[in-house]
Amino acid sequence: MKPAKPLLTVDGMSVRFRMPGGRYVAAVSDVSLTLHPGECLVLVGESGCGKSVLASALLGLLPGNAETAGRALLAGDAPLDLLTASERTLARTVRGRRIGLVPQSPAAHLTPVRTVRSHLRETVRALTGVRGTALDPAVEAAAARAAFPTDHLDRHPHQLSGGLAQRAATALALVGDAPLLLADEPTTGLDRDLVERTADELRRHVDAGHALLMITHDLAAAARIADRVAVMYAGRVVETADAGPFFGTPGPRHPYARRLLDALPERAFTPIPGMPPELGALPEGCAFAPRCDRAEAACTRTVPALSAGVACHHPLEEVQPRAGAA
Ligand SMILES: Nc1ncnc2c1ncn2[C@@H]1O[C@H](COP(=O)(O)OP(=O)(O)OP(=O)(O)O)[C@@H](O)[C@H]1O
Repeated sequence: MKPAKPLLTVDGMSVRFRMPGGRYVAAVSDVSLTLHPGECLVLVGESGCGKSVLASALLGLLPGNAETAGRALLAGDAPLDLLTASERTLARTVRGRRIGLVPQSPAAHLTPVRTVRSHLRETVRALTGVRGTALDPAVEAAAARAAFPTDHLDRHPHQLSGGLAQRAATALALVGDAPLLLADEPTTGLDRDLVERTADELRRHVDAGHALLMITHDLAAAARIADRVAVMYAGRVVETADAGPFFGTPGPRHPYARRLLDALPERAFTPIPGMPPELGALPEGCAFAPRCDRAEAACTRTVPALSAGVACHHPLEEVQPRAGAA
């Protein structure tokens, strides 16, 4: 049974970038999501659809030319709107403590000249206040939480395999025992076996009560770990669904989400024709309409609202024959 109260409530969040000449790039448009403790929500979508911008907004790490609207409420003893909180509050009380970041390319996230032990000592000291003789046992306990082997603690990042670098980064993300974990493409560049192990390890932290927002374009990893899925297209969430029916039967209801699954090699392996639109020059109406074989006149006029989990004027209601299937 999931707790009634969400840990994170994103409500009508938009992020746009001011560009030279007064132009705007609408990277995230009117996104609403909820995430509960002990739940994994996976945000999927093609490259450039706004997933990482959404994550940066939640962490207060947007560049200076970004403008935000809406709210992103983080529940807890001191409820907070992440979009309006000061940099001081975010740095002192949120990043690492209330939101742990499992980064993209962990090897690049770690400082090359420092050992894993040195990274962990600094983070444990900063986030837990543990010092002196208690520090080494605390570092080893932190490593163990992410299944990082203690006999590798004195290695530098370049001496680690991709999987161990990922575990080191996860160990760092878990030090502050943050109730919300944010994993941005944690499986990028890993081979399939390692993708599965990383997904399974992250899942263990969810089962231990953390809320996990995972951002990925890897649908196989998403299917392995997600409780719920949110599909983004051109900055908008176009479908939210429970993972079981989404990846199984009846399948996605938004034509884009359906085609995204059909593009997988283990499914119909049929690529989606065309390209996503430029976020600085979005078409009127549904941004997927130019690529959609179900589009009609209304689709090119009005942006469909997210209603009953799908933002489409003509959602799929029934199990449809897969594109490309005989
Ligand atoms: N500082 C910025 N100024 C202007 N546009 C930006 C800025 N940062 C990101 N964007 C634009 O926002 C859009 C969304 O980018 P984002 O990185 O969130 O996509 P993504 O879905 O995470 O893709 P990927 O999987 O490739 O990381 C892109 O079109 C990008 O060009």
